[in-house]
Amino acid sequence: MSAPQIVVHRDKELMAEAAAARLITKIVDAQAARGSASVVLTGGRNGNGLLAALAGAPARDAVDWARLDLWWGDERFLPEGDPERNVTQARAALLDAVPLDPARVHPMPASGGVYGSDADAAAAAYASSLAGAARPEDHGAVPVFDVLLLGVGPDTHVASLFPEHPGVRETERMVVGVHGAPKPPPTRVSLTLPAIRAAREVWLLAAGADKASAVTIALSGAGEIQAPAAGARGRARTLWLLDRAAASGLPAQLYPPASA
Ligand SMILES: O=C1O[C@H](COP(=O)(O)O)[C@@H](O)[C@H](O)[C@H]1O
Repeated sequence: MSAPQIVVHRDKELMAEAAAARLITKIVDAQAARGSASVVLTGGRNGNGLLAALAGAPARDAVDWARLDLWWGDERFLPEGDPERNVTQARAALLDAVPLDPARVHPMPASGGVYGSDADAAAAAYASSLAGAARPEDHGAVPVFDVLLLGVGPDTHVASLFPEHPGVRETERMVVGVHGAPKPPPTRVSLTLPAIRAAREVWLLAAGADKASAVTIALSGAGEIQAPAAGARGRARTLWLLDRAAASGLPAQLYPPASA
């Protein structure tokens, strides 16, 4: 697993624009190298901010949207179309505006319908979809995602893995149902740390003063059970994309002054 690298931007708008530009480059490079690209999306303010910046970036036309697989790191287990679902928000921010192949868009299941209120069954179904998409060369139960995006909550949660909760302790399953989450809604579906660590690159996004303590804790040697963000690492790269407010508790020697 890779060691964290930190990039600090002046504010959250610049952070979102820079992250969007970086993501476009990464998708284009992956499509050139492997024929297609795969990205895992996150919910939350910073994840949606990145998608909105991507929607507004002229360079978005460089992406071959039909050769992009989209997965989700977590979902609020709510009915299809609920405005609080991460996929609903991602569609509004970007997905409805670009020519994706619908067969390559893989939202996590909603509540109701086939799964009713059974988030564990929904998680197992998503794990099967991931396993089905893994190529032989991926050597695992999930594809080697090109980029996996994660928002960081003020309590250091990533995806729907909360401090000291059962989901963050999971070592076998790739996807779990989350019950009694401290942030509403209480029932969720989430990738686990083993699934997150299968990604080639993991990018953690945090902007705003309310994230400063979480960022400081996660980057100061905390354990992943107490601070799930500390356990989110990519195989080749772990990138923390911050704004100055979120980075305000970090010793400046942790990141290059040029990035501030
Ligand atoms: O509920 C969630 O929260 C986190 C963080 O969101 P933020 O608004 O504090 O940035 C998000 O990453 C996760 O996907 C989402 O379900």
